[in-house]
Amino acid sequence: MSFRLTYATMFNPPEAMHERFEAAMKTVRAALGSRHALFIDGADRDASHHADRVSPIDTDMHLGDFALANAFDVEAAMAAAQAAFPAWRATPTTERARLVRRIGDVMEERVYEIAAALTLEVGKNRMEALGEAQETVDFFRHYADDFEGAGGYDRVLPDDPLDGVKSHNRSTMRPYGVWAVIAPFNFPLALAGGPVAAALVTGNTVVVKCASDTPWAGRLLADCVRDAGLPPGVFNYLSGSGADVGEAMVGDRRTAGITFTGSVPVGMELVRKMAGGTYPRPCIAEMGGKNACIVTGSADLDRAATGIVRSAYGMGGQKCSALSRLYVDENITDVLIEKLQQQMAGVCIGDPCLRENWLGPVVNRRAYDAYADYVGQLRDDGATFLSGGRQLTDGDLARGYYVEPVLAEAPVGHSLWKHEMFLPILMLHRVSGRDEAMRLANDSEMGLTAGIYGSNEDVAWFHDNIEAGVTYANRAQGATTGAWPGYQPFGGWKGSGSTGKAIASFYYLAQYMREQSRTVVE
Ligand SMILES: NC(=O)c1ccc[n+]([C@@H]2O[C@H](COP(=O)([O-])OP(=O)(O)OC[C@H]3O[C@@H](n4cnc5c(N)ncnc54)[C@H](O)[C@@H]3O)[C@@H](O)[C@H]2O)c1
Ligand SMILES: N[C@@H](CCC=O)C(=O)O
Repeated sequence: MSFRLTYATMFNPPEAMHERFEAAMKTVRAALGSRHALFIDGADRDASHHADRVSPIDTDMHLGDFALANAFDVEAAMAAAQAAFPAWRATPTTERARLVRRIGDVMEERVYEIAAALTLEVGKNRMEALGEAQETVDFFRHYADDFEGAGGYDRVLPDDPLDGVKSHNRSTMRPYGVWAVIAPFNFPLALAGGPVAAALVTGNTVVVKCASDTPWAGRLLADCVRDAGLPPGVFNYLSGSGADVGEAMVGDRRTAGITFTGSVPVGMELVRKMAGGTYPRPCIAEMGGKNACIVTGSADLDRAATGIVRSAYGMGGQKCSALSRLYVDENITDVLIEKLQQQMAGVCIGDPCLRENWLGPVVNRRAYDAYADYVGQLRDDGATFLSGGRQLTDGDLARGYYVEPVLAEAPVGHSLWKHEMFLPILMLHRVSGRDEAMRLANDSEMGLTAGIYGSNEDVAWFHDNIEAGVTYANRAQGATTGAWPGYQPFGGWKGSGSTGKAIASFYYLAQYMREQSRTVVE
């Protein structure tokens, strides 16, 4: 069976993937330091200001100078997207799907180089980076297939039951117009590329903005779109801060809809803004997580320990799906802790460009400082540190943002049980039984992912009761992480998502269109 990369399979890739990644890393590093423009109306556009970006792996590593959009650039992008909309909407479904697939094909040709850039820009390890690049390719293909598979969402309905009059009916889904995509730093390619693919294939034109920490990923996406040959204005790329560029995009009257992926406070603000105004505009907000895992007395503890370590600490806990709350049956807690400590002792932390390092740095100085702050709060408030807690500053690590993964047994009333830290900090609590575990797991304003290790009966009970959009049972590949398009639809409940429809689900694309009922009498 040939190898297919997903977040579930990435732990044991073929040797050739390592070799190709290493070759690509050399090429990418040799070109560091370039200047990167915005991409508007089919052309590069330089900006009046640039951000000099460095890598979180080593802050002496200059990645490049990235254009920062200003109000004129936002205006130009919006105008281009608006002008391109009528022709793009009128482009036949098969042609739009072909071009969207073509973006995926171009990206796949560059997967290794893009992954190398993601490693340098975000600090994720090579398999996480390759996974993200390939996942983005899959989004383009998945949504093109989905849209065509649904017949372009155009359906004939029965004629009206009239004698002597032919009255034909149909339902058709129409794109909204200019769709804004606002992406987070942690999956800067996939969570820009996925919504872009969905918006484009359904006939919207796009203005996309990546997070301030990750403009490179956005520019690499723009390069793929440009080289796939989309008409000018159909896709436009901006970079800059949320306050400057993001707010201008949301506030622009031409923005017909938004896909935002990021934190709960920002997402909730955008949901409110989009619902305000003279009429409501659609806002797909994919927001944060405070994801729990329950381990019952019947769990396979080796499998649990593997899945917990992968999900709590993979990518430094900087996944919306990361595990941050662990509720363990008190009868097996000590054994599980021992197994977790053994696994954590084997985690290699360091430069994620190197194959042996599984855990790279956190994304920036703010996250690095927040780590020390959270560790201090936990210590001050009586948590027991079972592992980790230090910022790492030995040798080369001093030039990056490296921290130890934390496992802390914390008092159940501690405020951090309810706060998304977005760092490799896992809080543990011993429970007297699974009902207490479920009560605590659901005691959250967020409901993105959740996991369980236990018997078949425990799993059925878990599915009946857990308030989360993405669930995993008895999974060594990740207790709460690792969804892949086409395998696991991905979306949150409660404060984790505004729509109740998951990314890459059967119901996703319909959100990018509005229904028009058409009755035509002969
Ligand atoms: N549910 C999901 O699928 C999912 C996936 C990945 C990340 N996330 C969440 O994203 C967060 C981490 O990413 P982040 O730190 O980049 O999030 P963030 O909310 O700080 O920023 C996300 C994006 O919004 C922009 N932004 C910020 N303020 C804005 C404003 N006022 N108006 C318009 N745009 C604005 C930012 O520039 C960035 O591009 C975590 O909370 C994580 O859980 C969720
Ligand atoms: N798709 C990723 C999470 C993306 C959010 O950060 C996962 O399922 O682990």
